Amino acid sequence: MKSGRYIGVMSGTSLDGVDVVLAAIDEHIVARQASYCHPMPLEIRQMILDVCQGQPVTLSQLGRLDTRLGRLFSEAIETLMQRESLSAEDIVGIGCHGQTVWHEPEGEAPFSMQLGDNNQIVARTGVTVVGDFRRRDMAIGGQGAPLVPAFHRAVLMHPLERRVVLNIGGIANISLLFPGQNIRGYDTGPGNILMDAWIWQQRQQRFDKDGQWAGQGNVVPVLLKQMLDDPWFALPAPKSTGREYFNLSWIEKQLQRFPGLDAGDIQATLLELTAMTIVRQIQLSGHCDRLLVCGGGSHNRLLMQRISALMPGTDVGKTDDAGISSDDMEGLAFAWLAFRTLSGLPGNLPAVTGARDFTTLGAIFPAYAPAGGSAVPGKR
Ligand SMILES: Nc1ncnc2c1ncn2[C@@H]1O[C@H](COP(=O)(O)OP(=O)(O)OP(=O)(O)O)[C@@H](O)[C@H]1O
Ligand SMILES: CC(=O)N[C@H]1[C@@H]2OC[C@@H](O2)[C@@H](O)[C@@H]1O[C@H](C)C(=O)O
Repeated sequence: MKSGRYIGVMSGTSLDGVDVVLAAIDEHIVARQASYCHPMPLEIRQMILDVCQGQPVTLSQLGRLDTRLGRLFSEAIETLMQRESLSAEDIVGIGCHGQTVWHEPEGEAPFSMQLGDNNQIVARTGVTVVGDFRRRDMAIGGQGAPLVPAFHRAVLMHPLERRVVLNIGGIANISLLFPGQNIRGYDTGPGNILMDAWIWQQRQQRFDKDGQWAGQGNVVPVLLKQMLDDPWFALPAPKSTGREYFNLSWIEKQLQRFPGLDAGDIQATLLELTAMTIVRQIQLSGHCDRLLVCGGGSHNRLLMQRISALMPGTDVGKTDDAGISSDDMEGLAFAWLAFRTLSGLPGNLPAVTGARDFTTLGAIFPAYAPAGGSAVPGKR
């Protein structure tokens, strides 16, 4: 086993920042030691938005973004390492998810594309990096997502309680942790992504803090019904999605039949849609004793209230209540997945992704470590 300290790096669909987490990991324990959220510069955020919603894109654009993101992730990692007074020798490996710019798990040639050149990270930090986590699972018939349910099982499974872990990032995904059953998990659709897109377009705010704007509006039932009828929601699992499907154009298409609606009422409707699509999917699987929520959406007070109200009989709270920081969950998961890969252990769950088998995940970018020398050229 490659036990020791790992760093996990996650930049998700919300494009709000790069989450970096330090954890001590062995076969039995994942102990979070520190974390840091590195700001996402507006220019890079725009470069991502310019390529990830179906626009025509040049290879030069993609290549430059790959390098810029590799540098950005390196800066984020270096900041955490400096804050914690860590050198390359203290870290066994870095698990870097990369920035998803396109996810197409179905069709004749399925793929998932994450950018952020891992060579940049090894060269800058001198630490072995594991990246490109999704495509091995896809190569054996899986969706390549979600990957966190395996981690949720490892750290949050309970012998008696029927638990569901819900991540509300840009996209929302659930892990069904039911004793005596195969773990299942899949994306339920929009997390914060539609609410973020709408408030950005209407008010130039990055997100609707605590759902305050949505709380001032009224849900529009006919619009809600039409949105709920989107065929994606009725697809059977395994399923995964992203910004290429749920985005501002999706909202604009929904609004075509309803011109002149109040913008605040639309935000209220998007929040209700998010809560309902999450809850409906959980309820499809029978009773849930405890819902543990993580991701940025767990801070949205109104969204949490709506989810709770739609699930009478379920104890709804954050994963923090069960010992895992809701803000660090995904970073921890990729640190843990790097540990699995470097230890030669599988990282996927076929019952979740639909892959034909278990497999180790990712590509390893090994640190240059000359005998008796430094892993970072130029450093002693
Ligand atoms: N106080 C708050 N009120 C409302 N929304 C919030 C609050 N705090 C965070 N958020 C939401 O959380 C989002 C960030 O969530 P998170 O960091 O989990 O996303 P991500 O990692 O990009 O997602 P993904 O799981 O899709 O990869 C913000 O864009 C915002 O919408
Ligand atoms: C393709 C991709 O990047 N998917 C993300 C996204 O963000 C949430 C949801 O959609 C989930 O499927 C996944 O991320 C987490 C980390 C996962 O793989 O479990």
